Amino acid sequence: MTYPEADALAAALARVTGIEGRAAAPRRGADGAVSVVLDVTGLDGDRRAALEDEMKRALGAVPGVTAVRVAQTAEKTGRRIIAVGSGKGGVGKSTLAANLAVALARAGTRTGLVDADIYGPSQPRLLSAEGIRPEGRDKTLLPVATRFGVPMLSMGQLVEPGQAIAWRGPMAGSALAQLLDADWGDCEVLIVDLPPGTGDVQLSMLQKHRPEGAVIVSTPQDLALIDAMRAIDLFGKTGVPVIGVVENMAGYICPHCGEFSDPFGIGGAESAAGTMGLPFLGRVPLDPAIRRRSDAGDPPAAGDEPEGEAFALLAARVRQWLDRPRA
Ligand SMILES: Nc1ncnc2c1ncn2[C@@H]1O[C@H](COP(=O)(O)OP(=O)(O)OP(=O)(O)O)[C@@H](O)[C@H]1O
Repeated sequence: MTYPEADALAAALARVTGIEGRAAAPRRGADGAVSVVLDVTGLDGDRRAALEDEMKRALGAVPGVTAVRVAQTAEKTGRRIIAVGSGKGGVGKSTLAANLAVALARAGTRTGLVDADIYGPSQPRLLSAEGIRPEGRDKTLLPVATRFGVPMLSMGQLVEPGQAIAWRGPMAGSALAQLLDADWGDCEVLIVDLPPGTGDVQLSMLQKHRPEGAVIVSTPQDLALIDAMRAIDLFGKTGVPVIGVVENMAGYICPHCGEFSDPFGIGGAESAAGTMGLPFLGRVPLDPAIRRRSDAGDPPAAGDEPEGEAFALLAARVRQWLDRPRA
């Protein structure tokens, strides 16, 4: 039996495209099996798999090699999690989260989206990815690609469509951990669409996954603002900095006559943010085009129409916050 030559293995490995600096010298076992550690930091799932296949083929062709084992390792990249929360449901938190992710990606930040809203996961619909099940590799989920450049995973993809999600705390927590610990490849930022409210799921998410910051969404009316303050309080107690408050459904421009009205009032969230010493990140008008496009899985932030502008501004403010000088 020929024992594989170290030089022949090194030469075979060196011919694999893109391997430079990623593989240590292969180790040879007495039975001719060869094992090698591959550093996959910064590579997406497809590239990792392709590199592993090429290595197996190249090393497997060296005389004396009976088997090739590749162990992938990756540096834990400090992926930056931004939570999008609201004190109550229906204020447009999911719409904001989806469009913020798309606008960030459009402006050049590699961004992924996690739909943690167990009570009403809506991101697959918002990003036109309904019915697509994420695949798994070695117990790790692979996010679903969307046509807006934002990979996504949703609680809604872990259960049959239409099946009510009535998970209790610990189950919801472990499902959420699976989404956050998925193979996010080279994503720098993860936007997490939290369930509305301030219950156990939100609390344990904040404690366990420690988002770097949070965006709070509120409509302008008093009741929504009171709930938003509770959410802000929760972030404060868990030590998650609030990046700022967004006022959604602020003012309505009639698509027929152009007249401006403000069914929920306007400016409430801005003044509440001011009272609490929090930044105000901007205002998104109540615009039928936003609802229509959201329902159709065509996020306004992906286009150049006026209804996308507010999201581009919001993304620029969040990017500014991410780029702030840090101690
Ligand atoms: N600025 C807006 N203009 C018009 N419609 C909007 C706007 N923001 C959100 N909507 C619509 O309001 C509805 C609720 O929005 P969304 O699902 O994003 O709220 P939510 O706060 O995530 O609710 P929940 O947490 O209960 O799922 C959707 O039909 C959405 O299209």
